[in-house]
Amino acid sequence: MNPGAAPILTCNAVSRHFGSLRAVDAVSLQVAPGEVLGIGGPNGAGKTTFFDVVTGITAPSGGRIDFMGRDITEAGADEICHAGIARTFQLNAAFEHLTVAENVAVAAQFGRHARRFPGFRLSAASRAAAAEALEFAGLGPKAHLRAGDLPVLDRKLLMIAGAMATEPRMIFLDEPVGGLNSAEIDLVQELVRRMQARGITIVLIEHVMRFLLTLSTRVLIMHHGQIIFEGPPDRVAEDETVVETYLGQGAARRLKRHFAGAPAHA
Ligand SMILES: Nc1ncnc2c1ncn2[C@@H]1O[C@H](COP(=O)(O)OP(=O)(O)OP(=O)(O)O)[C@@H](O)[C@H]1O
Repeated sequence: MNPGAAPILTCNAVSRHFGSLRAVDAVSLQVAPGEVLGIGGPNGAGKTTFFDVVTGITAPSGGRIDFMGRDITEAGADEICHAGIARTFQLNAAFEHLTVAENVAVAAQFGRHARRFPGFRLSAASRAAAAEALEFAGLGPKAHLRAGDLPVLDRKLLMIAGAMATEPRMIFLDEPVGGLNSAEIDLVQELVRRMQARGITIVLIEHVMRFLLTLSTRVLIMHHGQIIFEGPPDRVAEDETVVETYLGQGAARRLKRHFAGAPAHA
């Protein structure tokens, strides 16, 4: 990462209101190219809604979003994907009746470029991108299985493969290890490191603090739609507001031990 580089993403006073609820309340932040920005915070803090606004799933109520120097505030999800932002979802998002390979091929074909003749024929470039993404996520041997029949880990990997098939510059991962066991978490952690090594800028939401704090180069904690903490991972458990509103004393103690060199299991 080059800390002096122009931001790849800039959000300026971005809001999303649902009636009187300010799910995202004037969030301003910049993401530098190559960063892994981790976002934590209690349930209902507005993390997923923030992802939804940036990735064009839902329109912002206010504010402005720039990606690689382009204003994407009003852009739709397809345009934002074509511009180079991919994402995964907290809950399974796949065509249940298609195979793993078919799901990733759809992502490669429709996620990379706007199509003049949608569905006309899978291009050689899309086939290559899909094959590479399957290989990246380690799903090659499961390519023929139906998405709906996959266990939890493979469903998460399928979303990652689909996102990678769009050949993104930036990827948003929404709870990529929620519901996974320790070995599975390590596997996804390794994948995220490989994404970062490819120069992809990463923003991830996660409640599993070991994962969040190990991977992130910078951490944001949200609460009631606002950023209540921003700083390096080893400072999160030191912040009194974060401990009170989110971590609790027990988790904070474990995390402090972790950063002092002992295992955390938080
Ligand atoms: N479509 C919607 N209509 C109305 N309220 C919504 C909608 N989507 C989200 N909300 C509300 O906005 C708030 C923020 O929700 P959001 O899912 O963004 O939180 P979160 O931080 O991602 O939580 P979690 O960690 O549980 O996933 C919550 O109060 C939620 O109920």
